Amino acid sequence: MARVLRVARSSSLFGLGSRFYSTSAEVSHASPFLHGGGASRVLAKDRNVQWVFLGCPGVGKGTYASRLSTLLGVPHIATGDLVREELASSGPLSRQLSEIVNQGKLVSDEIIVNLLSKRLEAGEAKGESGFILDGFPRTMRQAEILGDVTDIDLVVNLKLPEEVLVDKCLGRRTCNQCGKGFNVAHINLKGENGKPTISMDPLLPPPQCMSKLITRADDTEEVVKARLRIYNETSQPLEEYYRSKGKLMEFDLPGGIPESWPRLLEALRLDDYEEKQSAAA
Ligand SMILES: Nc1ncnc2c1ncn2[C@@H]1O[C@H](COP(=O)(O)OP(=O)(O)O)[C@@H](O)[C@H]1O
Repeated sequence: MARVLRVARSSSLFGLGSRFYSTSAEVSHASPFLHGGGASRVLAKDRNVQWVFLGCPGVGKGTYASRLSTLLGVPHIATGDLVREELASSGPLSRQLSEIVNQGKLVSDEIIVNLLSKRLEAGEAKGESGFILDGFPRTMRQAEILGDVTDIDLVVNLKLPEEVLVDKCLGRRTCNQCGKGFNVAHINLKGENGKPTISMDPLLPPPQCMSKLITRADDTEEVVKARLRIYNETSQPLEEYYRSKGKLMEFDLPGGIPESWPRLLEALRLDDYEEKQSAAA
C-alpha cells in the first residue's frame, strides 16, 4: 500500500507540523491493541507505530518505552531527556530551564515543542520513522498540537500506587559514563483492602558503573512531590481526551520489570512478536 505523506494542516504551530507526518487514513491504525490481530497485525502494517506513554514521574515510562522501542525498531523520544540535554549544553536556554526543572515545574509548551521538533527533524534526516513518545504530551495544549499534526495509534497509561512512586524516583541513578539507568530502591508495598502487594527488587548497576552513578538534580523528595502534584493536576484531562478517542490503554504495573514486561507485551499483543519476526526474517 502506497504511503501517502500528509503534511500537517497546522504546520505553523511552533514549527512542529513540518516535522511530523502521517500516512493516509487507510493505514493510520497500526496498533495491535486497538485493532486485534496480534503480532501479525504489527508485521503487516505499512508504517511504524506512533505511540505515547503517559504516567506519573517514576512509574517506569522510560524503561518500558525504551524496551518497546528496541523491540519495534522505532525511536524512543523522551522530552525529559531533551530538556536535560539542553541543560547540559549550557546554551542560551539552559539557565531558564534549570530554574523551572529544579522546582519540578513544567517547561512552557513552546519550548518543549521546539525541542521535540528539533529532535524529530534530526531523526527524520537519519531516516527514522514512527516513535514512542515518553513525557509528551503533558498538557492539553501539547495534546492538541500533537493531534493536529499526526495520528497517534495508542496511548499507554502506566500506573503504580502513589506510595511507590516517590521511593522509585529517589532510588533512580544513572551511570555518567555509559548512560544506563538503574534503581537502588527496594520496594515492598503490602496490599491492603484488596489491593495487590507490589514488590520490586532494585535494579543494581554492574561493578564498572558503581562508582559513576549520578542522581538527577530534580529527584529530591521535595521536587519529586511537586512533580507528582503537577502531574496529577494536568493528567486527568489528557487521559479523558485520549479515552474519548478510544486510544487509551490503562496498565497497572504488577511489580518490577520481570513481572511487568511480559504482561505489558501480552496487553499490547506483542508477546509472540519477537518469534514471528525472526521466523519472517
Ligand atoms: N512535555 C513536557 N512539557 C513540559 N515540561 C516537560 C515536558 N517533558 C519534560 N518536561 C520537563 O522536564 C522535567 C523532567 O522530565 P521527565 O524526565 O519526563 O521527568 P518525570 O520523572 O517528572 O516524568 C520535567 O519535570 C519538566 O520540567
